[in-house]
Parts: sequence; C-alpha cells; structure tokens
Amino acid sequence: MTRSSLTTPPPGAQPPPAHPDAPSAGSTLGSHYSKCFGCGAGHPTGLHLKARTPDGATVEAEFTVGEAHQGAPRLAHGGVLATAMDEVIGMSVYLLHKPYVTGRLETDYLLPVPVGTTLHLRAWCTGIDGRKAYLEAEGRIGAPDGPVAVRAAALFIEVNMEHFAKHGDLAAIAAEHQDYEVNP
Ligand SMILES: CCCCCCCC(=O)SCCNC(=O)CCNC(=O)[C@H](O)C(C)(C)COP(=O)(O)OP(=O)(O)OC[C@H]1O[C@@H](n2cnc3c(N)ncnc32)[C@H](O)[C@@H]1OP(=O)(O)O
Repeated sequence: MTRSSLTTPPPGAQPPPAHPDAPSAGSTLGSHYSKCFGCGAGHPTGLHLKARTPDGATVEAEFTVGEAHQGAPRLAHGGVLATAMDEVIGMSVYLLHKPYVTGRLETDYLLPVPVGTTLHLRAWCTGIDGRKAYLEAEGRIGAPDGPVAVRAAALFIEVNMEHFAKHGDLAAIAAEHQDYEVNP
C-alpha cells in the first residue's frame, strides 16, 4: 500500500484492545442505517454490504460487481470500489465502539475488476492516536486469498453524536441504531 503520511499511524500508535461491548469474534455486524448506500438493506441501488468479524479485530464482507457498478464497459467503476472500501472500513470502526466519520480515504487500484466478480473485502485498524483512527482494507478477487485488486488506507475521526444532530438527522440514527448512546 502506497499510503501517505496522513494515513500512517504515528510512532507508538497501536490498534486498541478489544472493547468489552464491541461485537465479539464470529459476530455479524448490522447495518448502521437502513438507507446507507454502502450497507443499508433499504437502499434501492446501494451496495448492500453485510459484514462480520471473524476475530473481533478485523471485518470481512463480500461485494459482487454488477451492471450498475460499471465505469468502462464490463469493468467496475473506481469510485464504486472506493465506496466499498470506505464502507468495509466504516464497518470495522464498529469494533472501536465509538462514532467515527471518514476524514481521508486513499485507494490503490491494482487489478481491473470485471462485472460479475465477487470482491472479498477485509478491513482492520492499524492504530489509534487521540480522535484519529488509522485503518486499512483490501479487496481480493474471487476468494479470501485471491489476488488483491484494491487496497485502501484511511483516517477516520472520532465525533460525538452532536455531529449527526447538527449536520444530519440524529432522530433517524436513534430510531435504528442502538449501539451508541444517542443522548449522552
Ligand atoms: C452512529 C452512526 C454512524 C454513521 C457513520 C457514517 C459515516 C459517514 O457518513 S462518513 C461521511 C464522510 N465524512 C464526512 O462527512 C466528514 C466531514 N468532515 C468533518 O465533519 C470534519 O472535517 C471532521 C469531523 C472529520 C473533523 O473536524 P473536527 O472535529 O473539527 O476536527 P479537526 O480538529 O478538524 O480534526 C481533528 C484532527 O484530525 C485531523 N484531520 C481531520 N481531517 C483530516 C483529513 N482529511 N486528513 C488528515 N487529517 C485530518 C486534523 O488535522 C486534526 O489533527 P490534530 O488533532 O493532530 O490537529
């Protein structure tokens, strides 16, 4: 991964220990919002990612590239692939058990991804430094140990629920999302 200094954890930053209330090894992770383009089951044209954590530290999901995801004929659009990486990384911050938003997302495209390909996505945290979470992800073609087509590195920033109240719709989160205390 040719990640920049902005997505590289500073010296000494470590992945956090497992949060006691975070999903445990073997858990399925629910969608954080039914209309989310990445994971919402209620989104008519979204990616509908369903994630799980095999070990409490990494998150896995699959994304099958369809007709609606093309850039060049029969090939996945790079922005759609970046969205899938953002989403699987976003799901991995579930394990931190705090609300975060994407601050920066860097993506390497290593192989073209034809329509019909199932990408096996995996994301994990590489370090925490204050409000900053450093995360990485990869998408492998056809199998969990298939060739790597996409890699991403990201900086997520911890926010409080006021972020969603001020800029979005906190009530919609409160109605669906029970993992965070919405009125601390
Ligand atoms: C509970 C429901 C969960 C739902 C999850 C949904 C997730 C999403 O939708 S993400 C959507 C896309 N992302 C966004 O919309 C975020 C938009 N950006 C923002 O709101 C703000 O810029 C935000 C919150 C990231 C940071 O603002 P703010 O809280 O004022 O913090 P700020 O002081 O600017 O930054 C904190 C630190 O992060 C660093 N930082 C912030 N953004 C970046 C960036 N893009 N690149 C590098 N560093 C950054 C700052 O330099 C600062 O570092 P330091 O502490 O060393 O000085």
